[in-house]
Amino acid sequence: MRWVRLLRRGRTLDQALTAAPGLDALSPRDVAFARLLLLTTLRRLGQIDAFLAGLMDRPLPARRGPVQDVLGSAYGDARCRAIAEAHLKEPPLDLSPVTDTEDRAEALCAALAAERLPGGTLRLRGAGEVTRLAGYEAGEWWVQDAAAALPARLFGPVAGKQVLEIGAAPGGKTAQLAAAGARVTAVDRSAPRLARLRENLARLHLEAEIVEADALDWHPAAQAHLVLLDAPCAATGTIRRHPDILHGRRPADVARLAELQGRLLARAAAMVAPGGLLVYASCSLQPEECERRVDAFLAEAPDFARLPVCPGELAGVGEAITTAGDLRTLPCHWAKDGGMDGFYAARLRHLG
Ligand SMILES: C[S@@+](CC[C@H](N)C(=O)[O-])C[C@H]1O[C@@H](n2cnc3c(N)ncnc32)[C@H](O)[C@@H]1O
Repeated sequence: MRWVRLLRRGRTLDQALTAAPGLDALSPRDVAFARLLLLTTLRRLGQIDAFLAGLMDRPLPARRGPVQDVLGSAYGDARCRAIAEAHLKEPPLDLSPVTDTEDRAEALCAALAAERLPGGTLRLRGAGEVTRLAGYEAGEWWVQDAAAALPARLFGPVAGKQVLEIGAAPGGKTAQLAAAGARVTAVDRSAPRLARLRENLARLHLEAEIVEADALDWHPAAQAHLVLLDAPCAATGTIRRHPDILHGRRPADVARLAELQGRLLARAAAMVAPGGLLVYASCSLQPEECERRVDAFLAEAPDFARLPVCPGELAGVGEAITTAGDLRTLPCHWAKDGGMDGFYAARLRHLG
């Protein structure tokens, strides 16, 4: 299959679609249909292969993705099966509202026919074209999975506080922090992704200081008390939204990203003022990019320690707090209610 070959050469589905000849001649409705068809095929490729294999005299060549292999060693059979089942379901659309007033959030929830989740996320099923939904033009919400909204909450109330976010584009967490009243400095090295961040903030009527820089050699004017590193990662926690990841990622990608995350974590730590907090976040399911990354950092940084997340600190996700006090959501959490992306976050304190 041509699409899978493209993905295996390291392209994402979005990149492959952008390069697809003739796609721009289609109506937005037809493009959306083509996209849905591809997403569903990628999500169900294992089952399609199994079905075809049953009709053939000779077995198909093995197409088991390396990411699947890596997950099976990391989580054990039962949990891996639950994650795989969650990956087969089309995920709901999650929105984060800009407003923090109860009345407006309720009104928005009603206008969108959404369900309001613990933490305030608005969840819609079968939502259709995002830009046509109530409140889009007025900038009343942005798209953000319920799990992606959790790491920034580990700072507690941020109104009036300065937050430095490393790896900020396209701006989901920048918007969340700015909407909560923080003064955000949003750093990212990707100009195209920062252009999307600017567009998103403009639509939402939110502001942030935006810095286009490689965090590995960028130095802030002063250390910050709150630093969020939303690390570039293999994104295996978002497979249910981006099933192309299953077919495009290689173990070598995880190793390369883990090495980069280690360097970014050390740089981000140097930006934290004594007594301040550093939240390390990743939308990967791979331990190498998550708890092992943080453990390796702490082993070499005696001036930092985990500030464990307490059960009950984040509404509705008690099952996602590890014994070490990190946040570890899985696609199979909230399974009956539409699931959530796999996200990891650790909260670290600079001991001063
Ligand atoms: C997980 S994404 C960030 C998602 C974003 N925080 C959000 O909530 O919408 C990671 C980001 O890190 C950026 N990045 C990767 N390496 C970087 C570096 N060395 N310096 C700064 N940004 C980097 C990528 O361009 C990417 O936008």
